[in-house]
Amino acid sequence: MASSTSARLQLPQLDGVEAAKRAAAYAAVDAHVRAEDRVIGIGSGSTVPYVVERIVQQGKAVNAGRWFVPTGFQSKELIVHAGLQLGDVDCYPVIDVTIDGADEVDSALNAIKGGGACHLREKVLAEAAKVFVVVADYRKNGTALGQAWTQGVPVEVAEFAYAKVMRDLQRMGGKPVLRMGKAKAGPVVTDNGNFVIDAPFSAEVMAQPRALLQQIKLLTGVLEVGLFVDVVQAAYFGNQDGTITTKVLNGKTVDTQEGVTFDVTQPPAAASA
Ligand SMILES: O=C[C@H](O)[C@H](O)[C@H](O)COP(=O)(O)O
Repeated sequence: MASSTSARLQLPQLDGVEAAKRAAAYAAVDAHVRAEDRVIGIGSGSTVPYVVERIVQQGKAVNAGRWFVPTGFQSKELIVHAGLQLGDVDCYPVIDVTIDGADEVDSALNAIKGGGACHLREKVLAEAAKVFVVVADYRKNGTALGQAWTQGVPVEVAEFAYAKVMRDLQRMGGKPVLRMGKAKAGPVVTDNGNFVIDAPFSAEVMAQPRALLQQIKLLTGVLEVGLFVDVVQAAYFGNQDGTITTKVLNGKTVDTQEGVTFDVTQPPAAASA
């Protein structure tokens, strides 16, 4: 993936999960953010800072002509603090590639997102992108949705509609909970001024994510559902042993490669562009 003859990067030593996140993010950037890409979506979550870090390593020359579109406050700050040019999806409704985090990814590349309440903007940037890639550590790499991520499907709702939507979700068999702030009295308010409901469903219901997505999306008051179905083209997971696992869409099937060696100290190939 990177040239072994280049000078090695001097990187901070990271342990465990953080090292896994960095490896996944670097590998995804190297594979999907090409020197010629001009509009790049930057997602949310704890792995995404390493995505931005790797993009910066591609060099000032290649980044000078690029626009970076954020999925929310966190990624906007990352873009600005990295000295990259901030764009928005209303200026760039077609994005070359978006890289984002995930809460859980199944073996068919369906994902749960929205643990950070950003899934409305994230889905817009995912669908606007020619290529949508997610990055995470090994804990998010699953076979079926709802097994590792048990707090439920994140549902962004208009504030005035939340009680009605909670009742709708209960009638569908869910156990909805209004997401509350951690250092704030009252509910979490999204970057769009809405509330978030977390709705766990049974394994049987979660096994049909497209049907569940369509059912929840039709509830009046729902802005977006954190089920990403048929939108992820590739997923990169950092493992505990320093390797990465990749799941890449190949036609209608998903090619999975485990134990892939990736050296984070090698500079990205696009750095010379
Ligand atoms: O709303 C937040 C996003 O979907 C995040 O990408 C997702 O929650 C993963 O975040 P983290 O890497 O912090 O677990």
